[in-house]
Amino acid sequence: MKLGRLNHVGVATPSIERSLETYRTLFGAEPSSPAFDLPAQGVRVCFVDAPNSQIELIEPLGEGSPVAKFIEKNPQGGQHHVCFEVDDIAEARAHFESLGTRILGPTRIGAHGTPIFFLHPKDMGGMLTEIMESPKQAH
Ligand SMILES: CC[C@@H](C(=O)O)C(=O)SCCNC(=O)CCNC(=O)[C@H](O)C(C)(C)COP(=O)(O)OP(=O)(O)OC[C@H]1O[C@@H](n2cnc3c(N)ncnc32)[C@H](O)[C@@H]1OP(=O)(O)O
Ligand SMILES: [Co+2]
Repeated sequence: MKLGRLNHVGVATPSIERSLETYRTLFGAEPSSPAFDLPAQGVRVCFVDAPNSQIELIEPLGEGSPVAKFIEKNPQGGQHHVCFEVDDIAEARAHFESLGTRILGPTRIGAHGTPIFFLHPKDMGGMLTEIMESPKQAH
């Protein structure tokens, strides 16, 4: 399994609107498209494009959001996860399983419409890590 490009850095925020205001004021940056809800993931999402990657702003959505506890502990928000692309999600999952790396939940469809899963931060040096099938592989 080969490590692919850094697709995005996930940034948890109590308010996407307030975070966008910060990117606008400090960098003159606009979101690549309007914010949208992903109820199945328990988050509201908005992307800001950088030349080589994206910032994924995520706000808690609904009961039991996976971001809720993070925001409780970090009321201003902060860096939440990094996301690396892989060519083949099933191969990547089998690879991490064979190494005993803890995988958080099932493989599901992420914000880019391709399959994703998460590796436990305790097995990644304290960094919650999303593994995402590269959009060019999806059919
Ligand atoms: C937009 C859709 C999608 C995409 O396509 O890009 C996304 O990115 S969705 C992003 C949100 N979804 C997820 O995060 C799913 C995976 N996350 C989880 O399963 C859980 O949030 C978690 C990582 C297992 C944390 O569990 P939780 O119950 O929320 O918190 P705890 O406080 O019990 O955490 C246990 C332990 O882990 C540390 N931790 C928690 N979050 C992070 C983090 N983001 N980065 C690093 N470490 C983290 C936490 O500090 C605890 O450590 P100890 O206190 O030492 O036990
Ligand atoms: Co993400």
